[in-house]
Amino acid sequence: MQVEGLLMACHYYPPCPEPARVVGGLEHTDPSLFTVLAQDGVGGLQVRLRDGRWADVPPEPGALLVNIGDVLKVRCPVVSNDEYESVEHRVVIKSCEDARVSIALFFNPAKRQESDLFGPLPELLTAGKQQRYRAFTLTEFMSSRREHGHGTKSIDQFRIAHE
Ligand SMILES: O=C(O)CCC(=O)C(=O)O
Ligand SMILES: [Fe+2]
Repeated sequence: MQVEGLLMACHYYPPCPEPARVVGGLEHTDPSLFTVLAQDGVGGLQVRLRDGRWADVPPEPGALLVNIGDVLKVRCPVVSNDEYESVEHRVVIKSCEDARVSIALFFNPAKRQESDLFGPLPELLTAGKQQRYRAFTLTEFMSSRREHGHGTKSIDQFRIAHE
């Protein structure tokens, strides 16, 4: 389903007799502004910590998870000054018996013309805050993801090198 930038993805992860030998969902960051995720009680979602280790995100009944996506990280220098990140996440299979279901709602920019540029919002680039990313179009961003993968490397292509 896609409605002006809103995209819903429903995931079904079948149970597996040998969970340790399969991948549920490969590691990636979301290309959205932000994502709202509902997961059932089976578990399996993991996020990568700053030290590189993977940590479980245990399901909380009734809770929705909000993930910062790559576009918001770039757009708002307030939250991208290495304080908040578009976190890398993946799904591992936890159960031999239970299938897992999750629903992700991606809030994407609706504007996708070549004239629509996504860079740090000028009003948020306050004094002393360096611009970390150059502006890009969504076409550029998505082709960078195809070329460099769905991890953090694709957004790094737009990073401005500061001495
Ligand atoms: O199934 C999940 O919990 C995660 C799904 C996900 O990361 C995604 O759709 O981008
Ligand atoms: Fe994701």
